[in-house]
Amino acid sequence: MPATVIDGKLQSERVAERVKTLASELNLQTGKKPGLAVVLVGDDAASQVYVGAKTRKAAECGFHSVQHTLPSDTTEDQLAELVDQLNADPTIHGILVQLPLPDGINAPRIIQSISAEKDVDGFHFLNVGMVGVGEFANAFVPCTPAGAMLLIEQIHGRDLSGLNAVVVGRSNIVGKPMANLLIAHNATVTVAHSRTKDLPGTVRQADIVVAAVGRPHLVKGDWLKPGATVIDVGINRVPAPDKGENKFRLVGDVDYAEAAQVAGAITPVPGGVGPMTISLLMANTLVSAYREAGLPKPSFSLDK
Ligand SMILES: NC(=O)C1=CN([C@@H]2O[C@H](COP(=O)(O)OP(=O)(O)OC[C@H]3O[C@@H](n4cnc5c(N)ncnc54)[C@H](OP(=O)(O)O)[C@@H]3O)[C@@H](O)[C@H]2O)C=CC1
Ligand SMILES: Nc1nc(=O)c2c([nH]1)NC[C@@H]1CN(c3ccc(C(=O)N[C@@H](CCC(=O)O)C(=O)O)cc3)C=[N+]21
Repeated sequence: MPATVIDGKLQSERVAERVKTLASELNLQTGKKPGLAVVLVGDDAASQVYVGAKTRKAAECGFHSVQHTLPSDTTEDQLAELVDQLNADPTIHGILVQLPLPDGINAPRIIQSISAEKDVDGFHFLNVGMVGVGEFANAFVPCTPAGAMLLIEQIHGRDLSGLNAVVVGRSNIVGKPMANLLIAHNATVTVAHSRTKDLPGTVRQADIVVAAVGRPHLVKGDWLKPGATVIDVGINRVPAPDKGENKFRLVGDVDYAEAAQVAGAITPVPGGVGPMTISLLMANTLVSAYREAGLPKPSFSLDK
């Protein structure tokens, strides 16, 4: 039986609807709007698309939404100054500095200079540490793993006791926080990466596979345990000559056509984890605004 397709676009719209409702309640109670500042440095084409999507979604959710677009020759000090200004701006509850930053800018320094209370990406060491020790009450969880968890929840519920999860990729922004969230939900977790000896054999143990590698179609159908849940985080642009000269299409890290014949459930690319990332960014910004207003933290579980 072909796999259930996990509709990330639909689920992301559900999250965004809830954000919108809660933003209007905040506005009624306090007269304030959640404020998101998105900072883009340089003219990377893919980054422009993502940043535009984030700024638009924030406006759709009824947020105060500002985008700062700086030229590629911006200095590190100029960028740090903008971050300081946003840290001090009471109308801003979330700051996102789009990565990658141009060469010559020390990205870790800039990211760590964002106030932890406004770090809606969840990249500040304070948030990373809270997620690492399972202290979620005041942590911003990185948007991509948080969105992936909500999709997993649609299939398995919130308690993953007894299930084996394999995360392929160990980056600080996806793989590692993903592993921490799966552990917090009681899964038995293996993290694989480029130095893993038997990747197909490792993936075959998994009831839940999360692929966050950046290699188009790396994970094959015959690597999967039949019935496994497959979460494809990868976003890869590959040439699509059938669409015309110099045309591209987006594909994931999983060979979707093969995997869909073996998996129990699978996320597509596009339309899977990507849209969830953007909605979870809105959710984090909303939570930040609620916190600043002294209101109880809203939750974002996707009950069916
Ligand atoms: N959907 C979304 O919202 C988002 C999607 N992405 C996408 O997710 C993917 C991963 O992103 P990110 O984590 O930032 O990437 P990184 O490049 O930071 O990390 C990639 C990881 O994959 C591992 N890896 C690379 N090649 C192999 C291989 N052949 N076999 C096994 N492991 C391998 C690397 O191992 P090692 O550590 O040993 O080098 C590394 O741990 C990308 O396609 C990116 O575009 C990213 C962020 C958000
Ligand atoms: N500070 C920072 N925070 C990030 O969260 C961050 C970042 N930098 N740099 C780049 C990555 C990548 N990322 C994506 C978000 C949404 C989609 C997304 O919506 N994808 C759509 C397709 C979009 C398209 O058509 O290109 C989909 O998968 O359906 C993809 C990728 C966030 N990132």
